[in-house]
Amino acid sequence: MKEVYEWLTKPPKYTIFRVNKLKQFNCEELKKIFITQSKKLNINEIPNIYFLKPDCLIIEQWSSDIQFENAEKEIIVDVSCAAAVLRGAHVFAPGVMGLPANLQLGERVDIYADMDGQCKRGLKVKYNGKKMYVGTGYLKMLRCDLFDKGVQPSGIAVETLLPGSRLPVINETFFNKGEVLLQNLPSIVCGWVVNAQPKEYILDMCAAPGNKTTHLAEMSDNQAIIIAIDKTAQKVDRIRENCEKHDVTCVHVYAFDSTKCYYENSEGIQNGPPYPSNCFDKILLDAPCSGLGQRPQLVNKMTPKMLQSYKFVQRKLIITAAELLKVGGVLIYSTCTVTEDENEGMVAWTLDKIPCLNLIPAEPLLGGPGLPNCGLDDSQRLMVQRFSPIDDPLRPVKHIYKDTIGFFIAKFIKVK
Ligand SMILES: C[S@@+](CC[C@H](N)C(=O)[O-])C[C@H]1O[C@@H](n2cnc3c(N)ncnc32)[C@H](O)[C@@H]1O
Repeated sequence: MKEVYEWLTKPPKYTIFRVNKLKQFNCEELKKIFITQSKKLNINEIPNIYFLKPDCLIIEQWSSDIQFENAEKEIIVDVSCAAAVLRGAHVFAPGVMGLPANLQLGERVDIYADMDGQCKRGLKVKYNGKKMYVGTGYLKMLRCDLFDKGVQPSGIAVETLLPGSRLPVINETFFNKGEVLLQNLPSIVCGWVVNAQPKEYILDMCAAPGNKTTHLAEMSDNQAIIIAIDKTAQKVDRIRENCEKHDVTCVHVYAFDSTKCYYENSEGIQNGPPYPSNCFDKILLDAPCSGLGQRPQLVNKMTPKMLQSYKFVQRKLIITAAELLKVGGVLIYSTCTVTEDENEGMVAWTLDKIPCLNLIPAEPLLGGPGLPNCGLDDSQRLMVQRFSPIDDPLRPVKHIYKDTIGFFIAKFIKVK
């Protein structure tokens, strides 16, 4: 387990974009961006870029040869901002905790994470609490605009030049609208497991902000009939925005509690949820979970009580999914967490309590097998995918699928 904890505190070594096949994407433009950045970094090469599959673009780190002098001034940011910087983001104003009084616009600064959460917002002097270097950048916002306006500041406070992880600073704003999406590799694999096809009726039960929904729509050439549901109304607006951005029109979006999505006397798919039984060819249940697979996790505030709470809603969602699937239809269950309870434990519970669902291989099988001694035998462990750094002799895993966030995917078929 120590290996997993250490892995969780570090960012993955790759930046990954999902490429929208409904739009045009030109890799040469990306190379030009990196050539410009390489000049600023005083280095003659650019990061390796390659397609893992047509919809999955991998970008590696800058070479370890970059020589970098520390800046003299430092800025302190909260841990979630620091985690984003380590993955190649700029510092956004709400994340800034402290910076020296005399810093000028454009000055070079080293970015440090406030590891104990003890730095007071607006600190002017050097921070002496526990801190960790996460990158270097240029100041884009003055102290007075960050702390003295009486309102929550917004926008880029520090333009990151180089994160401590040496991942490139690249994001969707460098590209045309909807061309690419920054997405973790296992989330893309989850889309490949669903393998949405034209004319299929697909339910995405927990869809916001719609990152997987748009993938399913794109892979079906915008020709599946996708119902995307999320419980939270504001989040549902994000699904609509995302679909619009990606030129996706085959998605019907609803704010609804998916645990209540089954009602035998409802009229069918046309009128929105709830739905009667045997409606869907495929269901994606990307479940609400403890999220403990996120990387890097610099601190974690999850309590044991919170940790215990997720399995109950996950069970209710699986029971509902089993009703809504057509016989022969498939359920893809996924989480972005590492706990046994929410992953292998949930599969074992499903096989025990819901006899109409059988476990089948979640192909393409790119992540590792499920954990042993968690209720699954070896043949069942081999049917699921657990994204983790641990080598398991049951199934070797390529490095790129081990240096991801922690994630889990299982697939069931409805047999009666
Ligand atoms: C892991 S996130 C989904 C991420 C999404 N699939 C994507 O790839 O963009 C889980 C989502 O489940 C939603 N959720 C939680 N309980 C729900 C329920 N009972 N019914 C519908 N959605 C729910 C949350 O609001 C959250 O947006």
